[in-house]
Amino acid sequence: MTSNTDTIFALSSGAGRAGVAVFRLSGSRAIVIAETLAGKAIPTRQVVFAKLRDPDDRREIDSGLVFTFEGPASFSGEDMAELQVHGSLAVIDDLSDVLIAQGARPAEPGEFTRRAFSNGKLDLAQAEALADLIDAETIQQKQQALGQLGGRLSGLAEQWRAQLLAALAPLEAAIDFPDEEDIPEQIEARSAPVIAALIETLEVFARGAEQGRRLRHGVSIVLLGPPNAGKSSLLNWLAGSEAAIVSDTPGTTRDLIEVRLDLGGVPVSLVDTAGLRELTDDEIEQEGMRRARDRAATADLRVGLFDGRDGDGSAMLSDTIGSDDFLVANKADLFDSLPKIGEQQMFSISLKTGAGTDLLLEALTRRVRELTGQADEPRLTRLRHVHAVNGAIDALSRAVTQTGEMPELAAEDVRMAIRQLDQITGRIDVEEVLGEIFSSFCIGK
Ligand SMILES: Nc1nc2c(ncn2[C@@H]2O[C@H](COP(=O)(O)OP(=O)(O)OP(=O)(O)O)[C@@H](O)[C@H]2O)c(=O)[nH]1
Ligand SMILES: [K+]
Ligand SMILES: [Mg+2]
Repeated sequence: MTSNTDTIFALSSGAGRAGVAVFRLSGSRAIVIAETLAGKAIPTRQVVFAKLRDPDDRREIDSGLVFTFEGPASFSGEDMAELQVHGSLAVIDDLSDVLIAQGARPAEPGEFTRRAFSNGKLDLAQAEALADLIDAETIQQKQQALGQLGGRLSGLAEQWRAQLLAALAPLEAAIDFPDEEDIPEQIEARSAPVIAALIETLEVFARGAEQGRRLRHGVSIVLLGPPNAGKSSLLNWLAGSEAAIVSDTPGTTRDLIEVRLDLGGVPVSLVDTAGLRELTDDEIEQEGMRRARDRAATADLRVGLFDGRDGDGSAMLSDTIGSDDFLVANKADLFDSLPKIGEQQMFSISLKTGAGTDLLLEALTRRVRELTGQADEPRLTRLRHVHAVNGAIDALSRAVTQTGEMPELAAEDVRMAIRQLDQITGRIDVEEVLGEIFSSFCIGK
């Protein structure tokens, strides 16, 4: 068990050779250690260039920049120091050894942020956002994380909390003064509408959470269609690389082939699948088709691709491709007019000549943005938030039916809803989720 008063350090700039390596220290000895190595006092929040020496034998470790931050005005809320040195493996090893010899210990994943949380520098939703920001691969993900880090979700949770406290006051008055005649009416007039309105708001946010979560994880798109439709060709074109084998042999692709794309700032996982056909004795191909259908069933979007000359090919997609999905006729270089298929919006492309591909890409990008919504709006981004909000909705739905007759029960349910919502910011004891959240951080944050 490690104590919170330990002085911790980490190579925050990440492992490996680089121009500059950034070490951070946090804890009661952070500044003392930095100043000992630098051989001089470092005023707080200033940067000083210094030769860093091993205090035991005065040997030079490296030269670099030293910063200090006196707590609580620091990221973690504790005394902190930062050492920027040359980013070679030898310097990193040498400095790490000296820091350990001086009594600092290597930080665990997320330990700086966990200390910041404990010291009230950021709440739990903001700590999660910091992890998301570090993991962000695309612009939209980054925007969502930055907003949440800036307090967008926390502000919302606090606003809901304030509304519930206001709704609680008349209920508590009814409990404290049960004999006052006009109190039940006051409650009906003052508490019930606030609670009912908040339930509606929370329901909107719970529904919208899917978009925020999708943006964090990435939108999943599955390519489906008969053999030789050009699915692997389409995957390769979208990925800009030869990720999948293309050939004129039907049944070329058997395994699921997944690539990561950035469509309009949204991360996308695009999956190529085995061609679907009715008749085959090949067990491997059958297994491939089963995997294709399974993955398609759980994807956010399906793109059905068929050879535009093949009317049956499109017909066989009708049970897997829904009205929100894409239907694409390929090989437009080989046909003049398309078979007419239902009301489905259809794209016509040629992966050979490139005709129609830009339109398809534009439409896909638009759809992916729809599926992930407004990254700059406050919203729920994790299942943890959704559970909290759903718990609050349940409690408030009970409360709203009891406000008049049983104010005690209603008040208890409102308090329960507040406790549920408090989990979002970590205002209430959430010890069991802390370990999980912070351990997903990288070392040095
Ligand atoms: N003329 C023409 N040929 C194409 C076009 N797109 C793909 N092809 C060819 O069609 C054949 C099949 O392409 P693939 O991408 O392997 O098709 P697939 O749907 O992945 O096939 P399976 O993996 O076997 O299901 C290859 O020979 C491609 O070069 C196109 O737009 N026009
Ligand atoms: K093929
Ligand atoms: Mg293929």
